[in-house]
Amino acid sequence: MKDLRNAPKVLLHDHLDGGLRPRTVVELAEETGYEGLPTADVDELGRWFRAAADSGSLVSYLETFAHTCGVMQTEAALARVAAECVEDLADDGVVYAEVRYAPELFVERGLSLDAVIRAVQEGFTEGERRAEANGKRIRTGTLLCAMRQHARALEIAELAVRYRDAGVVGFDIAGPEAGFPPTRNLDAFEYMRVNNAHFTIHAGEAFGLASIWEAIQHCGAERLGHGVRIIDDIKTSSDGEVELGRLASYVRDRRIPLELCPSSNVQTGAAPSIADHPIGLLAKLRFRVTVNTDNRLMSGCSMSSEFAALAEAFGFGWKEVEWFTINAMKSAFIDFDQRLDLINNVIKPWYADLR
Ligand SMILES: O=c1[nH]cnc2c1ncn2[C@H]1C[C@H](O)[C@@H](CO)O1
Ligand SMILES: [Zn+2]
Repeated sequence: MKDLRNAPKVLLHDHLDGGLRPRTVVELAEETGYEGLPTADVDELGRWFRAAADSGSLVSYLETFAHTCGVMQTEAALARVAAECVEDLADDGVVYAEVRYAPELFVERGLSLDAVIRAVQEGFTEGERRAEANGKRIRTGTLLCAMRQHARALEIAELAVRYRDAGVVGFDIAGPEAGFPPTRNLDAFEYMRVNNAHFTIHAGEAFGLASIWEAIQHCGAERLGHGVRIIDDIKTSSDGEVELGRLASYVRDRRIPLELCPSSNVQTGAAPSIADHPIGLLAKLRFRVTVNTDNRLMSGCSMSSEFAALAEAFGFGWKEVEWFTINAMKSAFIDFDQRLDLINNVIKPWYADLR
């Protein structure tokens, strides 16, 4: 699978504040006067993020975001990070990406939420333009996150709807899972639903089935951010027979997309290793599985590197890469005709040419 970087890929779960280039973190710290970085050496900083995030706990993993958010408190910084994000994804062969971030984390120096959103959108547009100049076509959609530990979800959901014609395609809640069940934000999810707007929920990562069940049955999540712990509702007996519990069946029957992020799951302790990641079984059972990066800086990964690692662990080939890619495109929050266009005119022809 030498050509993985050129293969068209679709990414649904990638955090803007988890994907900065280490060099950009150092340069923005210098420019904006952020003094908290553990080191100003670019290579060392890249290693520091990966090691610090490799903690086995979601809460410690999340602590590393203080530094990325710390250097993203101006409009220029936000626009730069957003443009580079799109450039890097396009360079890795991503043709459609939904990139998420929490606007409320970027108001420490007085920016309004609206200014944050406008600066990021400007950056995404600039990134698409640079990619095109470089011969790469990529489309980006934005997901606005609310942080579970704050109480601003309704306000953020309102912004997601207000900016729906300016590039925002959906809403999410992120942050620590244990102690912050998704039902705390029911008003925000209801607001999204009555406005016919889309949302996903981080669930089933640091916490188990109860969180997934609430996200789907009480909140109405269309997709699950991670959702990897759905494996706890699947029993494999010693003779290899597999039995799905009612929640796992529901998730599979309703084709609820799982935004799986293998490297991130290993770092936060949600999976023991890539080789033992539930993605192998979930794919075999034909759940609507998608492959994602989560945080490219903290995991030192890309879509290509995630696919390469999965190919090695599970023997996946081009057939599976195409299947994951079409699964993701089907599950995107853009209009049906646009999803179909990318599937039929970009993704399928490329993989068909391989055969
Ligand atoms: O894997 C994750 N689970 C929960 N929250 C996360 C994860 N990765 C990043 N975040 C948080 C940290 C970021 O500051 C926030 C918005 O992108 O989302
Ligand atoms: Zn995430």
